[in-house]
Amino acid sequence: MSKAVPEGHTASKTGAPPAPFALGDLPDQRAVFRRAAPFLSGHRTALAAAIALTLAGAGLAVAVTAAIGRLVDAAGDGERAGLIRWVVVLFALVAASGVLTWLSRYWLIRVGEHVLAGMRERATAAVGAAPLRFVESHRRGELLRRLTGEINGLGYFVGTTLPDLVAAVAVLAFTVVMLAVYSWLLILGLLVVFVPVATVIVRGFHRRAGPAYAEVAAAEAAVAASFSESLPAQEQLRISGAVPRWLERFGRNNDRLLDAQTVQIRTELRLDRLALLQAGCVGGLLVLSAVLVGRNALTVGTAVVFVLATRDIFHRFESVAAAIGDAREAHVQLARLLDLIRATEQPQPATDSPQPPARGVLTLAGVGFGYSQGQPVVQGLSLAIESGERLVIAGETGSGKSTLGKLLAGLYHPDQGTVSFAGHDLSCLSAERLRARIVLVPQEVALVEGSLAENLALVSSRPDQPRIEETIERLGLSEWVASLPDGLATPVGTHTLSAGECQLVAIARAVLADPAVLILDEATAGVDHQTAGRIEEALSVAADDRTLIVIAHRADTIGRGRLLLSMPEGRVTEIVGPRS
Ligand SMILES: Nc1ncnc2c1ncn2[C@@H]1O[C@H](COP(=O)(O)OP(=O)(O)OP(=O)(O)O)[C@@H](O)[C@H]1O
Repeated sequence: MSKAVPEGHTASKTGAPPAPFALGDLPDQRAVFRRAAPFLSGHRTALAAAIALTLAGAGLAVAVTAAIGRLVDAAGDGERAGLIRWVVVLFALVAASGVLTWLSRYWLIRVGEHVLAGMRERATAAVGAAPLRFVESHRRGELLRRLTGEINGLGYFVGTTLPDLVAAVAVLAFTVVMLAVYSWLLILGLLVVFVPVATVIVRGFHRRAGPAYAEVAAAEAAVAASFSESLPAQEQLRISGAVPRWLERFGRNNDRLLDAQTVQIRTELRLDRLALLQAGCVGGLLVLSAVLVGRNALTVGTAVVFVLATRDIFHRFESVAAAIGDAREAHVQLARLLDLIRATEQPQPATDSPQPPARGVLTLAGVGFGYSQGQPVVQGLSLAIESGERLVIAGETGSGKSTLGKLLAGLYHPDQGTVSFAGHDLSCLSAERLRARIVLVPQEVALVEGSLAENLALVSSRPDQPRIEETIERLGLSEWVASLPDGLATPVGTHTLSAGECQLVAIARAVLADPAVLILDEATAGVDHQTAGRIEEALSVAADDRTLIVIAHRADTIGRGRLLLSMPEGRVTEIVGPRS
C-alpha cells in the first residue's frame, strides 16, 4: 500500500550524475585545440602522413623556383647541356609537386572529414543521452545549429581552406629558408620590413575576430531558434493574429545578426592592409635587386629567383591572411561544438550494473525538485508504490503532476532525495535498463517519420511484426489500424495522425516495451470516451501485475484509481484514498 510522508529537504543523494552545465551565449574559446585533441586519436598516423605529403609537396614547389633560377643562369652562360638538364629537372619537379600536392590535399581532407564524422556522432549521441532538463532548458534551434550549422561550417573549412592554409604555411617557411641560402642580406631586409608590420596587423585582427565571430554565431543561432520555434506555433500565431508581433521579435534577432555581421566584415577588412604592405615590399625588393645585379653582387638568375619567390611569398601570405578569417570562424565553431559535447556528456551509469528485477517497489525518499532555485515544485516527498498497484495522481493545473511523473520515470533527477526501483537508484541505471522497467507516455506525443510499425518498434524490447500485431489486437486497436490506408505500413508523422491517434501509438508502444511500471500522463485526454474506456480496460488487462500510474484531470479516470494523490499549492503533500 502506498503511503506519503511529507518531509523537509533531505541531504543530496550520492552516485547520481552531476548536473549538466548550461550552454552560454558565447563559447568558451580557451584551450580549444587541447579539448579537440582526443578526437584525433585513431587518425594520428593518417594525419602525420598527410602533413608529410604536404611538406614534401611544398618542398618541391619551392625547388621549382630554384630550378628556374638555374635555368636562367645556364641560358645566360650559353650552356646548352646545362640548359637541357635544368629544363628536364624543372618539368620533373613541376609534375612531382603537382602529384604530391593533390595527394596531400586528398589525405588532409579525408582525415578532417573522419575526425568531424567522429565529433558529429559523439555530439549527437551525447545530446541524445543528455538529461531531459538540459534539452528542455535550451532552445531547440540553438542545439540544432550546434549539431548541424557548426559541423557544416567546420566541414567546409576542412575541405577548402585547411589544405590551402597548411600548404601555404609550408611553402612560406621553405621559401624563406631557400632565399636565406641565396642571399641572407636580401631576405633579412625583407623580413625586417615586412614581419613587424604584418604581425601588428594580424594581431589586431585576432584581438577583434574572436568576439566578432562568436557574436555572429550566437546571433545566427538566435535567428535559427526563433524561426524553428515559430514553426510549430504557426497555427496559434495565425489564430491569435500575432504574426506581426512575432515578426517584430524576429526582426530584433535579425538586427542583432546584421550588426554582428557588420562588425565581422569590418574586422576582416583590417587584413586588407597587408596588400598595401606587400606592394611596398615587392617594389623595394625590385629596386634593391637591380642595384645588386648592377654591382655584380647578384646573378640575374638569383634576382629572378628572388622576384619569383617574393611574389610567391606574398601570394601565399595573402592566402594565409584570407584563411586566418576562416580559421578564426572555424575556431569559434569548434569551441561551440566542444561546449555542447562537454555540457551533455555525462559519466554514464555502468552498462554492466545489475539489472533490476522484473517487478519491484517504486520508491521516492525525501524527494525535492524545482526548475529554478528556491522554487520547489516537489518538496520532501516520500512514497512507496507497491508492485502491481494502480496510483492516480491528480491536482490543480500547474501543481506539478507531470513533473512528478518525470521524476518517477527517471527522466528528471531529483535535487534532493532519491527515486529507486526495487532498491536501485534510477539515476544510477543505464538508459536501456531504466526504460526496460519504467515507461512514461507523455501528454504530447511526437512521432518520427516512418511507418506506423516502425514507430511502434521504437522501444528497447525491439518487438517484431507478429508481437506488434498481437499487442494491437490485445489493446483493441485492430479496427483503428485497419482503417488506416496501409494498416501498419501507413507512413505516419506528427502531422498525419490526430493528437488522439498519436496517443494511441504511444500507449501501444509503451505496452510493447513491457515495463514493470507504466506512467500515463493525461495519456487518454485526446481520445474519445469510448476509445479511452477501451484503452483503460485493455491497460488493466495489460497492467496485469504491473504498476500503473495515471496522471489525470478527468473525474472518471480519478474514480477508477485506487489512490488519489492531491497536490495543493503546487506541492505534493498528501494522499487521499484509497478509493473503492
Ligand atoms: N520545463 C520547465 N521549465 C520550467 N518550469 C517548468 C517546466 N515544466 C513545468 N514547469 C513549471 O513547474 C510547475 C509544475 O508544472 P507541471 O507541468 O508539472 O504541472 P501539472 O500539474 O502537470 O500541470 P498540468 O495539469 O497543466 O499538466 C508549473 O509551475 C510549471 O510552470
